[in-house]
Amino acid sequence: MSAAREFLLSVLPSQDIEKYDGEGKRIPSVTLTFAQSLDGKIAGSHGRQLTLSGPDSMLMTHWMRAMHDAIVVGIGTAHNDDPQLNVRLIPEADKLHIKSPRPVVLDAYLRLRTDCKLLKNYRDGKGQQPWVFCASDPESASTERLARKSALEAAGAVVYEIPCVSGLLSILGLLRKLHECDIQSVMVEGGASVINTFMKQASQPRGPGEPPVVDTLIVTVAPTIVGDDGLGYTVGVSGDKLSVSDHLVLLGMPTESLYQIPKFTHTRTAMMGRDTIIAGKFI
Ligand SMILES: NC(=O)C1=CN([C@@H]2O[C@H](COP(=O)(O)OP(=O)(O)OC[C@H]3O[C@@H](n4cnc5c(N)ncnc54)[C@H](OP(=O)(O)O)[C@@H]3O)[C@@H](O)[C@H]2O)C=CC1
Ligand SMILES: Nc1nc(O)c(N)c(N[C@@H]2O[C@H](COP(=O)(O)O)[C@@H](O)[C@H]2O)n1
Repeated sequence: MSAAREFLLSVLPSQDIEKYDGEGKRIPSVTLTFAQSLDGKIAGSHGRQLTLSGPDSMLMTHWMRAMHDAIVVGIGTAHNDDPQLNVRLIPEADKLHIKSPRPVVLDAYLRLRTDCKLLKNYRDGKGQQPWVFCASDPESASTERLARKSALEAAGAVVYEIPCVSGLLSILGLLRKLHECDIQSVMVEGGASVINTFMKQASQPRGPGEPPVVDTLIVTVAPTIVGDDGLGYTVGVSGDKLSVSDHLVLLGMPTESLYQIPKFTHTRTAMMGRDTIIAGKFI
């Protein structure tokens, strides 16, 4: 077995585990993953796409894609990188029984281009049919919006409408719908805003026995420095010893709805070529 595959099998959760959200609805397992430089950047200046991963860790990423039912990116990444999100690098001998994950784009206002590689690949038989998740808000019935939906569907996409929370698509709404559509495992690749949302979701206080929304975090750290004009990511929660919620407890205010620093525990670190892969789980 390849080193990358062995590593992933040791850090990803078993697919036999049934996962439920706080309201008892089934949701898929979630792996949040991305590549960053030593100075914490995921892209260059103005979001310019960078190849941070070396060949070995990139191969690991393709194995990871092969081990998930769906792969999620935000519309920022879809526009900026025009990614393919399919499995291409695995050697032919290992390719039997392997399929590319279902591409899923978070795109509240249906801005995805109809000539993007995801749709082209699907039409050419080189990837699964892309699913585009948009907002089910009152504006969704506008003529312009309906025209964009029809154009995307004609180009090969399936469009799903889900609710928004604070102006962004609801992550729980997304995960519930994905599970309804038989998706048991989701790999979230980015970009910066999507990483922020999933990190925040992983930090939300949960009821007893309720699993974290994000199960696994796998970060590739490349031995390179991008510089201050590169694009970094934020986790959306404070790491101060005395957190906002502590302050509110001191003030006697309710804190249930506040985010906490994600409770993260390290599982394994591996070198793949020149890159370091750090894996852990949210608890
Ligand atoms: N190094 C790496 O591993 C990776 C790097 N990247 C880099 O990341 C950059 C893109 O990041 P960014 O510009 O932040 O774009 P994202 O890919 O994170 O997309 C963000 C957009 O997605 C839409 N969206 C809908 N719902 C949500 C939600 N719940 N949470 C977050 N976003 C949501 C929003 O647009 P709307 O409101 O219109 O729907 C939002 O503006 C590129 O430079 C790319 O190269 C990307 C992936 C991996
Ligand atoms: N693992 C990893 N390493 C990097 O250096 C990267 N830049 C990325 N980016 C992600 O991969 C997408 C491109 O995928 P395709 O090669 O087009 O299939 C890109 O959009 C990011 O999501 N990942």
